[in-house]
Order: sequence, then C-alpha cells, then structure tokens
Amino acid sequence: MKLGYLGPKGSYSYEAALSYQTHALHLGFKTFYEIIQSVEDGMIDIGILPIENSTEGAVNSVMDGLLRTSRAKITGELVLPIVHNLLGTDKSIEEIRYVYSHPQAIEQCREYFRINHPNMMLLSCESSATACVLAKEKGSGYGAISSKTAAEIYELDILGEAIQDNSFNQTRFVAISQEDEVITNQICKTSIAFSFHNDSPGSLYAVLKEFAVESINLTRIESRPAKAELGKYIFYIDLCGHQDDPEIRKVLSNIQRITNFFKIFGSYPVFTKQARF
Ligand SMILES: O=C(O)C(=O)C[C@]1(C(=O)O)C=C[C@@H](O)C=C1
Repeated sequence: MKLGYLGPKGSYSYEAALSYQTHALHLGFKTFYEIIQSVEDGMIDIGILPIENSTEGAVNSVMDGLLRTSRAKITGELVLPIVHNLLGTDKSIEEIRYVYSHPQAIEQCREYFRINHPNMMLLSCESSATACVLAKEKGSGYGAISSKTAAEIYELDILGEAIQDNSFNQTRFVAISQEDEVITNQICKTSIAFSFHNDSPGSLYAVLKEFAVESINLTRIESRPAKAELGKYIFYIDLCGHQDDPEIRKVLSNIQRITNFFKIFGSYPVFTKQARF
C-alpha cells in the first residue's frame, strides 16, 4: 500500500499520513497537485491532503485540485490538532531574522509574530518540514514554524512553543483513493461541489432547500472562484449521510437537475476520535 503526503518527513501531513494508515509505504511529495495526480494515475493508492483549518479556513490549492479529479474520490477524513513551534539553531529567539514555513502555517501564527516579533520576515516554502531543512542549512538567523516531531527529526531547538494564534488550532485532512473504503455501520459524510449557469435570485436557496426539506444536516459550505469572470463561483458542501441513502440519493439528483456543474467527491466515514491538545 503506497500512501502519499506533502513531504518531507516531519510535516503535519506526514503525521496525518502515519496516523491514517500506520502500515504503508509513506511517500513524501513536493506539492498537493503531485499527490492528486499520482492517485489519478494509479502511482499511489492513497493521498493525504489538508483541506481546511480551524484558524485559516480552506486550503485553496487542495479545493481547486480536487475539482479536476476524475478517478480519485474522497474515501476518508482525519482531524489533527496543529501545534506550531518556532525552531532554529540559535540559542536565543532574538537572533532569528527570517522564518520559513508553509503559507497555511504562517497564517496560523500571524498574530504571534505581529505582536511578539514584528521585525521577523516570514517566508513561504513548500511545507513546514522543508522549512526545517532550510533553517538547518542556513543556520544562525533562520527559523522554521514546525512541529516538535520535526524539531527532533531535523535536530533543531525549540525557541518558541505553541505559537499558533488559536490554541484549538485543528486541520482536517482527507484521504483520496481510486478504491472505495469498506464502510460498515459507520456514520458517513458526503462531499459535493456545484455551480450555476446564471446568477439568478434563489439559485443557492433552491439547493439549500432540498437539504432542509429532507432534514439533512450540512457540516461545511464554501465557495471558490470558478476561475472565469468575477461573480462566478463553485460551491462546496459537506453533508451528513451516504450518497447511497435513498433520501440523499433523491436530493442529490434534484440538485444535479438545477445546477450547471455537479460533482460528488465521495462518501466516507466521519472522523470521530477526540483531538489531543
Ligand atoms: O506544511 C506542512 O507541514 C503541511 O503538512 C501543510 C499544512 C497545510 O497546508 O494546512 C498542514 C497542516 C497545517 O494546517 C499547516 C500546514
């Protein structure tokens, strides 16, 4: 079983990949796009992708990437507490001038730096683990926003602990695969996306009404630009239940009729384990 994650080893995605499937060949990729493409091409069995964070919101490149899939489906989800630390090779935090991390991680610590270290330059790189590699290579004056696991792997000192702006910071990851998971008596969720041909009054209401009438609970609603002219959007909804449940099947087919584009990403078991902070 080959499982792809945003690498290298020590990223938050790596921790998510390990906790999703311990016994697998875990392979680190440079971008979310490469992970999605490798699942589409059958090069790996499962891809682990961060999709939303409780502080920063949607991971846009993953949302956009999932839209382009034809074979890969969402087959699972996982929620991890995300605790960021400021790591480096210096003895004192005052020595740090440049701090690397993944853009999502930087945004999750924005207030910490604004208040405590306004002069530090925050620099984006591929992942929080790549940030550790860079901070290690460059040495004095350079830091990384990353996890304690990564501090151990890359032998960096912890100069600031739990620096994320929200102490309950959590990221939801999804597993994508071409193969369906075996679902037995588990509470499920279904993820869909849709858009409308024309911007007309009540379009979104008509979709939401379908769920309300059947008392189907929604757990997430997002919109992303359709990458056309301003005002054109793709809507993403996560709903409680499996696409094969008769009432959900009926609602989804009604929605398909009133939308111009409609896609089901998959039905998968709801993550239930309690997050550890
Ligand atoms: O940079 C990493 O370590 C990642 O795995 C990426 C990522 C993300 O894109 O959301 C994963 C979890 C955290 O929310 C911050 C960064």
